[in-house]
Amino acid sequence: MDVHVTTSTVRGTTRAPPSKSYTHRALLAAGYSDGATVRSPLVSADTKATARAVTAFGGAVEPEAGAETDTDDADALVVDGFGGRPAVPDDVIDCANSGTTMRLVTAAAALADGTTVLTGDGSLRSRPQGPLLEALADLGVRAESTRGNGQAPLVVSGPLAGGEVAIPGDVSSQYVTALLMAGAVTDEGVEVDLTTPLKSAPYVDITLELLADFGIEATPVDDGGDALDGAAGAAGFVVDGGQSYAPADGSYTVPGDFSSISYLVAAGAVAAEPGEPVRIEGAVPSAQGDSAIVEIAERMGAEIEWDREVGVITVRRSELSGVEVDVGDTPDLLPTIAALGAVADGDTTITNCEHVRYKETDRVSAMAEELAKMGAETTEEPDTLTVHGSESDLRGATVDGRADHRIVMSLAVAALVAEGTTTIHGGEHVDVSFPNFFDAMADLGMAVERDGAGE
Ligand SMILES: O=C(O)C1=C[C@@H](OP(=O)(O)O)[C@@H](O)[C@H](O)C1
Ligand SMILES: C=C(OP(=O)(O)O)C(=O)O
Repeated sequence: MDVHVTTSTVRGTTRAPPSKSYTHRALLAAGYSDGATVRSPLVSADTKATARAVTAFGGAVEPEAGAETDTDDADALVVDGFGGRPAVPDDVIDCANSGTTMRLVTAAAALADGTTVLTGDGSLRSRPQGPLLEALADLGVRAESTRGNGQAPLVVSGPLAGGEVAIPGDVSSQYVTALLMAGAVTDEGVEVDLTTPLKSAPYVDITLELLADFGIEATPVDDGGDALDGAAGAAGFVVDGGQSYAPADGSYTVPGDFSSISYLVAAGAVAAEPGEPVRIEGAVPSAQGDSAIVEIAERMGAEIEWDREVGVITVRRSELSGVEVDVGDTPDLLPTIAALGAVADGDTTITNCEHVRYKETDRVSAMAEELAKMGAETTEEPDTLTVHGSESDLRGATVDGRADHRIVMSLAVAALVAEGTTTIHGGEHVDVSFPNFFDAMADLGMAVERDGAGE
């Protein structure tokens, strides 16, 4: 679907969608339990893939009785769990476009007493799974890539008993999340030793927070084996086996998504109607590293307030200046920051971003090349992206969203201030994390037209 965005201003109140990361984990944790209700879930293409996997393992995911009957718009999902022992699936598990699903479900599949096959779309079949496969193989499980290239399709045959394993921390934190979530229901528990420092560490903090809410204890440790408060700087992680997943009152409520909030913040910072704010509800603090978007926008000069008690962010438009941002902890913010940098004065330098190349697409190249089509000057190095805001004169162009939700949404933000109309290919991919993104933006005032049946 092509989306056409014409220069426009935004104002008014909108609500953040629920967190994709928490929803994935909550659905799978509920699957590991004897059953639990997940309230305010994100219902999107990616989280539906995790729900499918829970079902394939012998669980069930249904909208709460009396609530919406359509899982596309559920207030709560009732998960019937498989009680820590996934059944061998009847069919291949299709993880679609979702890296989180593939990594978390690969480790879950290792618990089953039999063989599971996992696949995904073309993007997911090109992303790295090798370190997780090797870790599971080291733990005694058959875990292979059918093409022998460390990429899906994957074949996993359990059962996994647990043990100690080494894994790199700089490819994907999702490997650690996967091993901890599965490790809690093994017989022996799992100890994960990092061979390289952990990137995307806040995502492991999200995991630890959610595990605690489901009654599971997992601990980050330093190189002496002493417990740490969080995942940052950890040398490894320990989770005892034989634990049972069970949230305190039988249910778990998903907080708002700060990666999604980043587009709303950026839209307000570059295109709010003079004197008028954009208000974002549902911005309650959690372990999400991507809440750093508030501090980053502020550093760039945005007029922004975050009432953490009420969970509301208010942002007004102001002149922005380039800044340097290390995205080691916050890879998903790179496209948003690049779009902000294209509007700001001076250089915006995004460092520590090599791992952002392993996402739905190589997002470093994608933003460098697509913003350039809109008139931005960009310099791409292996681990750094610089957007030369002062040299950039944004104008409408035809750009490719690279079948990547975050590229589409970030280009749409830049299009708000580009002169004329920007056509973005692949607008439908927002359904991965923020299905009503263009409706929400249109409500705020974005001039947007969508091609294609039913859109
Ligand atoms: O665990 C998660 O929910 C995620 C972890 C991050 O991936 P990496 O750990 O692969 O960097 C992030 O980019 C992804 O969008 C979601
Ligand atoms: C990289 C992302 O997700 P995943 O790894 O689950 O595909 C994302 O949402 O930006």
